[in-house]
This record gives sequence, C-alpha cells and structure tokens, in this order.
Amino acid sequence: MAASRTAMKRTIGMRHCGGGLMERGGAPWGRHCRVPSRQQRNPFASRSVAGSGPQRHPIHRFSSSILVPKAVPSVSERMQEVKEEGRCALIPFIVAGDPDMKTTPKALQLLSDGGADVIELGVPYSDPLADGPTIQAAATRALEKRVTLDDVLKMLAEVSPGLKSPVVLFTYFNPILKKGIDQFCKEAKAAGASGLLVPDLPLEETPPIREGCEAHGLELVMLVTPTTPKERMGTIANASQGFVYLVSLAGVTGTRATVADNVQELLSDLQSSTDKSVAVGFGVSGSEQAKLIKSWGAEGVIVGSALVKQLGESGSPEQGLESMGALLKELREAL
Ligand SMILES: O=P(O)(O)OC[C@@H](O)[C@@H](O)c1c[nH]c2ccccc12
Repeated sequence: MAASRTAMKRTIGMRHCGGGLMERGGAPWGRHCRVPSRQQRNPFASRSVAGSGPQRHPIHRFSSSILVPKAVPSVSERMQEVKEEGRCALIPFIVAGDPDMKTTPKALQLLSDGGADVIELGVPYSDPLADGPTIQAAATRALEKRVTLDDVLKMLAEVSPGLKSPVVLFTYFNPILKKGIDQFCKEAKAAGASGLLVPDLPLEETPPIREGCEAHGLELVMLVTPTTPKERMGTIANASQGFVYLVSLAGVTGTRATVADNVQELLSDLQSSTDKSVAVGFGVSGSEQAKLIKSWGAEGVIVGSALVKQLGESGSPEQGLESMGALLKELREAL
C-alpha cells in the first residue's frame, strides 16, 4: 500500500478547474487525490462551455474533484518516504531571527530547496538550558532584535506555503505556557508547522501538550538521551511522533570533533525498541560524521550548531546564507 501510495504521489496528475480547462499538473498529487480515469480526463470533450450558445450536449455532471498540489507531508509521512527510498533524512536546525528576521525565510527556503527532509525551526529563548554556545549566541542575537514567538509564527505563516519540507517548531516550554497550550498549538499549526519539539518537557509532563498537538494536528517529537534507561527508551519512543530524536551525547548542543562511539550501540538499542524512524543529533559538525551516523543505520541526521554558525556568524546575512547553503550541500551529498 505504501509503495503504491508513494507511486501515486509521483503520478503527474491531470488538473481540471472550474473553467473546465485541462492542464497537465506538474505537481505531485496528494495520495488522497485519485488520478482521473480516462473517461474523466476529458469530461468537457463533448460539452459546450456553459453560457456559450445553445447547449448542444447535456451538461456532464462530474464531481468537482478539483485536484490541488499535495500539501507538505506530515513529519512521519516524510520520514516514511525517506525510509521507503532507502535514504537517510537530513534534518537541519536554525534559530528564527538569526541573523535577522528578513534572512530566516530565505534560510528556510534554501534549506527546503537544498534537500532538507524535515526542518527544525528554533524559537529564540533567553534561557536555552540544553544549548551550547553557538545556539545560545544565535538566540541572543535574535532576542537583541526583539524577535518574539508571534514574529516567528507570522514569518512561518508567510514562508511555509513555499516549503517542501515539514517544519518542526522547536521551543522551550515557557513561551508555550505564556501563550496557552491550546492557543499555541492552534497558531503553530495555522502558521504551517507540522511538528513540535519541547526539549525541556519530560515525558510525564507531556499529556497537556500532547492533547493540544492532537487537537490541532501537530506531531510531538520526543528526545531519548544516552542516560535514558533502556525500558524508558521504549516508552519515550512509543510516545514520540514523527520520529524519535536520539541525542548522541550527555551534554549540550554544539559541534564536536568526533561522534561518541557509544552512539552506534545506543542507536541499535533504540531501534530494537521501536519501528519508528530514529534521527540522531548533537555534535554533528560535517559530512564525515553524518556519513558515519548513517552507516550505523540511523534514519535521520540532525545538524544544528554547524549550520547556525555558518548562517549567523558570517560577515553578512548574504554570506551566511551562502556558507550555510554550502554546508547543507555537503551534508545532503553525504546522506
Ligand atoms: O547543535 P547540534 O550539536 O548540531 O545539535 C542539534 C541541535 O542543535 C538541535 O536539534 C537543537 C537545538 N536546540 C536543542 C535543544 C535540545 C535538543 C536539540 C536541540
């Protein structure tokens, strides 16, 4: 079913619209859309256009199943597609508003066009306790420009229609609490987010946010760390939606010279407790490490600080976009 579903998505559908015009749609159609049967492909062949002279032929009644290009897939759908294609997902992370709010939409478009399978978009926060110096500095730069959660959601609403990658919104819990869980989830979904990751929310405290996510169609991604007991690993993995985030090291985000060698064992332990895709993050500095993690069987690799550094610490926003794009290309080719 999944294979035929994927094949369907790749079918170049025939699009017809209110005016009865037929055109070959270049867009892949949603799996919910059926490719019109031969008879339907030309429902207007013998039909005079309504209002143009006497009706020489009975007006064909046909369901006005206007086919529209498929919206971006959910996080889990995308991860499933990647798995079916035998690839390893590339999942970049950037901080919204760094180096500025004009550049973030361009960065998101560049990540999407450059092959990001899923994008993590961080909401800048004053106390990012799980972040290392690079992402802390990025958050500070954004907050110095007074970037707020509402600014991030407004920007995302403008750029998301043009993205091919589902976006996982990344925020600490406090900004959610401030806005109200249900209101936050409603606005995040409306802005085009597909998923949510709240790094400082332990499993036991997720029910209210899970309720909000379910009510508004967001997938809640959960983290497993090297210090997570094995049985708890499975519980978290079962609760996680979209994919399971395996944190590769006990510490904060930030590039490392090497990937901890216990990651291979951690990965296999986690994969033995879930059939969901597992994406590994923390410390990945470039294509060699990404390749190594892929060789261990990871279904996704998450890269944040290395990209954030290029984007936010270059001489100018344009240079930042360029060097982030160059690193993205290397990572994409490695995976
Ligand atoms: O920056 P790194 O070392 O490449 O790690 C990914 C990380 O940036 C991203 O997934 C992330 C950013 N902030 C976080 C907080 C907790 C967990 C994960 C994150």
